Amino acid sequence: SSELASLKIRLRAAVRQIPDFPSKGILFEDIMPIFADASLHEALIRALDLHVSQTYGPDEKPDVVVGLDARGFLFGPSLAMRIGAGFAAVRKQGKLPGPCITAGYEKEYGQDFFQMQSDAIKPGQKVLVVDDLIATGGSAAAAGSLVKQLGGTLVGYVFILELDFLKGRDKLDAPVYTLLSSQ
Ligand SMILES: O=P(O)(O)OC[C@H]1O[C@H](OP(=O)(O)OP(=O)(O)O)[C@H](O)[C@@H]1O
Ligand SMILES: Nc1ncnc2[nH]cnc12
Ligand SMILES: [Mg+2]
Repeated sequence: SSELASLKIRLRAAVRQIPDFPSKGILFEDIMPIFADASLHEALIRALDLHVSQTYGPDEKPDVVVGLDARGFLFGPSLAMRIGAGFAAVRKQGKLPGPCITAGYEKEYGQDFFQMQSDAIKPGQKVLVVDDLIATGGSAAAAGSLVKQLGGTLVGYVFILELDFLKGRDKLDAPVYTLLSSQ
């Protein structure tokens, strides 16, 4: 829609690119300016809400939005509330109380672990996974595996940005939507 197109232009202009952070050769996509401005923050949630309503019919609407620790927590809960879904957290290991399930994933140096609480998703619930950015896809693939371990139906992934050259989406087995074009 033309509304979505103009929201995207405003949001793209707000993302800052920082060379050589956190290490030399990395061009870091900084999304924090979006949240510094209430009207851009609203534009982000509106744009993602439009994507969800244009993509999922009344019977396919996500029941749960799953956000990834930490930057997926910046907008996952507000998107969930906007679309009338619950929110569940994927956290780095050791942060969640009670029974949890765990999935390992590859990072630039070595492995890390993600967890979800075992009751965060009920079997058969439709789940949308959200994060700020997909790079290698390792984080998102681990989150998807946790959702499936809990019996959730993965209906898609949503990112603000994608590092296309890393082909992270090839690691994911549900439809992938990226709001803004990027590196
Ligand atoms: O596709 P990948 O190669 O897995 O990389 C993408 C992930 O990397 C960043 O998170 P990071 O864990 O660096 O930090 P955060 O806690 O600030 O979200 C980013 O927010 C994504 O979650
Ligand atoms: N280039 C990048 N910018 C921001 N977050 C990232 N996570 C992994 N690569 C990134
Ligand atoms: Mg992250």
